[in-house]
Amino acid sequence: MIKKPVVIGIAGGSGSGKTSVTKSIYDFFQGHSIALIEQDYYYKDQSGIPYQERLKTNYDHPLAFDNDLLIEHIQQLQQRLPINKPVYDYTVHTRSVNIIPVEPKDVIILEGILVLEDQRLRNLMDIKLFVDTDADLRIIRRLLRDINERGRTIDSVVNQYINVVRPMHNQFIEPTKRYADIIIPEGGQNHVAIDIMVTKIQTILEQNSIV
Ligand SMILES: Nc1ncnc2c1ncn2[C@@H]1O[C@H](COP(=O)(O)OP(=O)(O)O)[C@@H](O)[C@H]1O
Ligand SMILES: Nc1ccn([C@@H]2O[C@H](COP(=O)(O)O)[C@@H](O)[C@H]2O)c(=O)n1
Repeated sequence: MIKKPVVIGIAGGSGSGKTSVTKSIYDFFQGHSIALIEQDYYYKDQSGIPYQERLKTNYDHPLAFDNDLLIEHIQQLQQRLPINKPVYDYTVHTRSVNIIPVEPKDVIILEGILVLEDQRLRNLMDIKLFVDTDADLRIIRRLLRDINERGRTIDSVVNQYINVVRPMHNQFIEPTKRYADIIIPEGGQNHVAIDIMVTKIQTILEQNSIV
């Protein structure tokens, strides 16, 4: 009999602290059996589109993601099959030519702004989290990160935020909070919430008797 892995979905707005929460959980289970799947890596491949056209894409709309491939990969991992995870390059707005081979694991974390938006993805999850951080903190964090790590200018971050990120957040991301089992305020520094999550994951692993 195949033992089912625990799938944890971590959603929340851009800059809310999803990656930080994910890293805390991931680090706790290092040495155990844990895999990380970033929804961002499943943005649709745009290598056939000129760079200037890629700048016009709405990266905060559900249709920007290749969720079919993402779902296929999660299902493969659940069946204990390996996958080749795509790699995304934010600086050129498309997938890199590289892939990351991922072996099946007991715990799978699926993290991204819209992982709770697609019912098919929600149905694959055992635990659903929403990282909830005020908009002013999210834009400040994003501004610093996008300039330092994603090759952006102040102007581009501000324009994208006002014209796309903010309205899409309100239309598509914020409403998915209602699907969450647990809402984590403020993200990565919320050690109490992270400890509770880790304990819950351990309990599920024991119930599945795969610890
Ligand atoms: N509690 C926090 N206080 C200050 N900065 C934070 C906090 N949590 C995350 N950050 C920083 O904010 C930026 C965005 O956080 P990140 O975890 O990448 O968010 P997300 O994955 O939701 O976009 C990162 O540079 C991160 O280091
Ligand atoms: N080419 C791209 C692709 C995505 N984005 C933005 O990334 C945000 C999601 O990533 P987080 O780590 O912040 O959750 C999303 O809001 C997109 O606007 C981008 O700017 N360029």
